[in-house]
Amino acid sequence: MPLLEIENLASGYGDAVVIEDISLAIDEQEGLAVLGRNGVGKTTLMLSIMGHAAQMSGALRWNGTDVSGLPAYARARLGLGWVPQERDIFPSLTVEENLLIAGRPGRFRLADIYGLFPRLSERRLNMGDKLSGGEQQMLAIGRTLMTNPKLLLLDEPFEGLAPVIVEELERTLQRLRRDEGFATVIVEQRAEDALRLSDRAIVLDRGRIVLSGQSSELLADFDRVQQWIAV
Ligand SMILES: Nc1ncnc2c1ncn2[C@@H]1O[C@H](COP(=O)(O)OP(=O)(O)OP(=O)(O)O)[C@@H](O)[C@H]1O
Repeated sequence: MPLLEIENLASGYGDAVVIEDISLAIDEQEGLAVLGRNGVGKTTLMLSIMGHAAQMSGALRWNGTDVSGLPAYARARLGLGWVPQERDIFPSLTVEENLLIAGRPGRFRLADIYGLFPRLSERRLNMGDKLSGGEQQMLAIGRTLMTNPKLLLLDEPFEGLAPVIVEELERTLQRLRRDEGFATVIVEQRAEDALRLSDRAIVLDRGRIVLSGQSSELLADFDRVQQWIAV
């Protein structure tokens, strides 16, 4: 049974339908990349999974149980971990307070996050608004890991970051999947990076899946991806 299964999902905001007829499944420990141009509905798909968008039809199952009716906090408690594009760090709390406030029992505790991101340990007494973009992203990921999720959903984690930081984050995300067994969904504009980090990928256009396959195959035939994502 897949960890997360989406069947014929339609969702959006108010009366506006953004996502139309999307079906997909994510297994435990699997990595999925969600690709597509600006505004095609990638973030809306993530928000629908997390319970922050309006679901008009279809089913959303977590370990076989339909969670369509559950509010966002209840989905988070089940093991859905969301790292938003805006990072949503509390500016007037320290790095450590930002991490501790999210903590829930499980494998990942403060020391584990500092082990994963030594830079956060060095900055642990810094206020949330006194961090570089890369440090903010590490904190956003670390804070979500403190909730001990089974599935990690990341919305454009590399946006605006220097290449050396992107490489560091990529290594960490790979470690989380290979060594810690997290399932991950990564929304990225940097399609090649996302394909390298995932097992499978879907490409969205106007709220629908227009291409899907194994990431290695899509990387080998990148022109097919490019035709949907080139601006
Ligand atoms: N809160 C909202 N209320 C109404 N419409 C919204 C809202 N958020 C997004 N939209 C609309 O939904 C559509 C899809 O947006 P979405 O952010 O999901 O796309 P995206 O593929 O993630 O793009 P980006 O790469 O720019 O984040 C767009 O037309 C957008 O204007």
